[in-house]
Amino acid sequence: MADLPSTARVVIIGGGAVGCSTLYHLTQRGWSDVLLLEKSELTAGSTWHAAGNCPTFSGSWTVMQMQAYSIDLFERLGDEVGYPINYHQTGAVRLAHTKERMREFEHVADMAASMGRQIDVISVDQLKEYVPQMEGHDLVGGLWDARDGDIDPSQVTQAYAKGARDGGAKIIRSCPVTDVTRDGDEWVIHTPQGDVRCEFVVNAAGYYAPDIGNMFLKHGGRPVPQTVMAHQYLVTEEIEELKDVPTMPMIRDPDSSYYLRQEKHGLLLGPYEKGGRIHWRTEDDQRPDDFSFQLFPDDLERIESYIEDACERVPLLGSVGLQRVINGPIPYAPDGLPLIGPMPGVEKAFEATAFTFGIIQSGGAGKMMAEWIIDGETEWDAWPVDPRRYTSYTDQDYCDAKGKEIYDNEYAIHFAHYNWPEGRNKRLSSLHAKHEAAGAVFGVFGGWERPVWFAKDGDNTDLEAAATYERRGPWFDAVGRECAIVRDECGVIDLTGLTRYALNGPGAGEWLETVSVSKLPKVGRTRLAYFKSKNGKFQAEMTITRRGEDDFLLMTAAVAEWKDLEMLQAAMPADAAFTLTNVTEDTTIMLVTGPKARDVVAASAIEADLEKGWLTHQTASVNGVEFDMLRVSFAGELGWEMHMPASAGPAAYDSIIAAGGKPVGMYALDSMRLEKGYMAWGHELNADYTLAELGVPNQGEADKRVVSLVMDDEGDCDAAPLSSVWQDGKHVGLTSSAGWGHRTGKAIALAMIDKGIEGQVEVEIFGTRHKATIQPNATLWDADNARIKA
Ligand SMILES: NCCCC(=O)O
Repeated sequence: MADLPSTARVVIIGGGAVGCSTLYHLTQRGWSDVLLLEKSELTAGSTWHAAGNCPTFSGSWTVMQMQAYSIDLFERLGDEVGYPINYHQTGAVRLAHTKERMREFEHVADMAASMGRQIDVISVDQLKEYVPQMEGHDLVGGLWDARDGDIDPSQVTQAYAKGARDGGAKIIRSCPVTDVTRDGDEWVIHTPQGDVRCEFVVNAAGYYAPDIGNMFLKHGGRPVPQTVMAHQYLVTEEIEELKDVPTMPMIRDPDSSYYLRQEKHGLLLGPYEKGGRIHWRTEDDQRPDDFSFQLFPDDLERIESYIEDACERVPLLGSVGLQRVINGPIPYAPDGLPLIGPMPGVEKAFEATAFTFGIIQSGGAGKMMAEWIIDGETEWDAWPVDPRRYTSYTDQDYCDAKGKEIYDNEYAIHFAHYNWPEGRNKRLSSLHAKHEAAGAVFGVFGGWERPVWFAKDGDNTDLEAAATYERRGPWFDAVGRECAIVRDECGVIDLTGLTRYALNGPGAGEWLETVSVSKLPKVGRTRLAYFKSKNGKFQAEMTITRRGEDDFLLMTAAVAEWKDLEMLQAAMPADAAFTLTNVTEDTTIMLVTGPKARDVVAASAIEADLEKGWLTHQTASVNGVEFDMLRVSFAGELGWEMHMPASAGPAAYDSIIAAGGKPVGMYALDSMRLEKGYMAWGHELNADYTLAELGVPNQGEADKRVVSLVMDDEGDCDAAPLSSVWQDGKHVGLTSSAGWGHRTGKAIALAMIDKGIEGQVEVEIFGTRHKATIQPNATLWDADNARIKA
């Protein structure tokens, strides 16, 4: 066995596919002083028993990039490192039972095309041609991915390991990590074989990642947000009819919730069953000390109905007996996407864990991890998989509830207006009970419950009614009513949970000026400011309010709470005389907006100077309690954002409602911000774009720009984010958000469009190109801001 080195630049903990890929990618970037520690053998844990399927398909642009990259890599990896890998590109079909499923396929195929990949939407007849073994009479259509297939999980892991070793990396097996301590600028990784000092450490320990994560609690870390689900697949005996014929392409039936593929001359069936089983959470189900190459007992009863369904689909499946059942542990993050990136709260420590599709994501994940470590940023927008997307509300109950929810719904369509029911009520505004009484339907924003619309008697609030891509879902008329309130009267929108940081003390302003690319506001004023990465990419947008010369309130999106805080903290000088504090909790934030807002606030319990102009700050008061009040409105109407201690919120709210304010939800706010052309976090504002592309002043020339589109051909559905935009048959851009503008009566989309493109374009919405016109001015409502300045 190799000797444990006493130092390494990077130590990776965990020798599964992702850990080994990270090691390989570091060596590919020229970092050879890198070490991987595996407590057992390579592939132990979840890698060795993975089904090894290789889809490109994903609803996430970033994840699709990762998976497509892995496919490119798998095609060459074996030859490149001289380690044969059993990789079969059999092609794969997905089956659609419904119109909405076909729309999902159309959209993902369009996303793939925009990425330069090909996935084809196909008819039932074509499905039958690709998979003659399959019954298809009940289907609506399907999808074909020629590059999908399967790979041997152990071999690909060994191939990464060989490539890494050839590049100078070291791998030490049977070497569990027992603790992690800090000595000056170094991490000290403790093992029974001795200590290793390193600069960077990566937790890639799969379902052991929480154990490793707990070793970082004393260094400012938090428990790793994941749970362990049992996933079963079964492999049949050999089937005569599969011999001497081309390999059957993989079948995924997302509506029936399983995958089915050929494995040698048998079939392999993997259902994601409702009632999925969480493991290692109860007294009578404790994780054994060593589960490295073990499985859970078979539990076929749980998946019986799925087996029957699959046997009807492919009768050959029922023609032979079972050869083996694999029931193994798979770690799940609450949204089913992996955790790849900086470990929250801990410097120079990273996470690459909670992979539910770990084999196909391993290539892309290794590349991203290497980039995080070496470059401090990634080529692809890393936010969808950033560990910091889960903040303080993410306790184990939440992880279990959400992990099970996502497992039970592994192939579900993620509709924009469908607010998933598990893991709710983690963070509540002081106004929550009042919203409930007023008929609120809630959505979640960084763990905070906020009303998205208010239902009246007769409105359909059934969750399943929101499972649609159609524009005119049950919320539509209510959103129209609420936009009319803001247009004509005074709406009250609960924005509690907007992230707030207090920055104050000598030198705060001077420092902030160096960190942001934007000019700071003068004292008593507020303005937007942008932050960029080393490569000029979007990093953050904050509303900065200057309460005093060196006294700032910084605000960012609810979900960005930890990420943006760490960005600022990382830039702070060690000897700073100023402080930066997260003051998000215990604050209630209301946007009171509409042409009657001044009269309403004047008649309420709020005491403030209502003549102060747009983009000003003042310290107002309510019932003797002082609070920050900003003259801003993301809805684009006269309005004030009020940030008050939570204890003062309910009485202030009651007085505003009594004075004529009316409750309005987030869907209405989103409709109105689209009409104003305001960019939103995670849509326009994402790290796939540079600040120059986002139109931030003084950031140089860009080849793209954000535009507002009005749909000349409205259709029944708004464009999903990342729908392609065309002109004269040429791909010219991608949408970032879309919706109905209730004040303007127009279907609107914001899109990132190639430079020089003007006039009429087409937007591909679920397979059909719809005419749209690029607007000369991104602001479609109150272009000169007369209303907001009123
Ligand atoms: N997590 C196993 C792969 C599932 C699928 O191929 O869809």
